[in-house]
Amino acid sequence: MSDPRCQLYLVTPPSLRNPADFAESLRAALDAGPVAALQIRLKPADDDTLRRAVDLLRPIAQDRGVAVILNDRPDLAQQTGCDGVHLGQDDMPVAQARRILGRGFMIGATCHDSRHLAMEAGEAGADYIAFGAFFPTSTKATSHRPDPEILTIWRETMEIPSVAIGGVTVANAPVLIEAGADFLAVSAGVWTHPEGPAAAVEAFGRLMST
Ligand SMILES: Cc1ncc(COP(=O)(O)OP(=O)(O)O)c(N)n1
Ligand SMILES: Cc1ncsc1CCOP(=O)(O)O
Repeated sequence: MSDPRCQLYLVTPPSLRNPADFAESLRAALDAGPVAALQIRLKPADDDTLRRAVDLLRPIAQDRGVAVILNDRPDLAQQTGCDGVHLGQDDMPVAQARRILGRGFMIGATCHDSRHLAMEAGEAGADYIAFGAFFPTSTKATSHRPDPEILTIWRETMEIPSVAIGGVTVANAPVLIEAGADFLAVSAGVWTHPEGPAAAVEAFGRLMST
């Protein structure tokens, strides 16, 4: 496959009513087109629930070459064989996580609409920074709404890849791709797509390869 200018980063729904059914949807989605990463983001979930979810979903993703990122929990991410962790501004600081996890572990950081936060995260050792929420979403209560231009400025001035998140759908993704996002992080836009997750991943794949 030619090097796509932007890649798909899937985020699980915030809770899994039926984990076995979700695992089936995940297989179908990952087999439908290129996906770079899967973030396991389950809120709220106790440690046992998180561990069971990682044990179920991680091999499905990793067997297909998809990196598995656990949200919020560097400790569990490392213990359960994930490839990385995503940290928010209220989670463990990136520099501390980097010291604990070492260089081989992927760390992503929420930076809302702030290039200042993104530069700080980069200096602290983040592998990617995430801007959002670009569009309204019911997946998470959000209070920041960056202009897509932040992705253009970031790409032109910084080397760390950017992830664009928040209400991203097949319909509104082109503006973020055009603006220069390296990854689009998508939850509802895939899992609740009217034609199903596999059709959504196929459609994102078409957008990202043209
Ligand atoms: C890729 C990506 N970007 C942003 C977030 C949001 O993380 P955070 O601010 O920690 O909020 P919660 O996800 O914990 O509600 C994310 N998870 N992933
Ligand atoms: C976790 C998160 N952080 C900012 S918006 C958001 C929700 C992403 O889910 P969706 O793609 O359904 O808007």
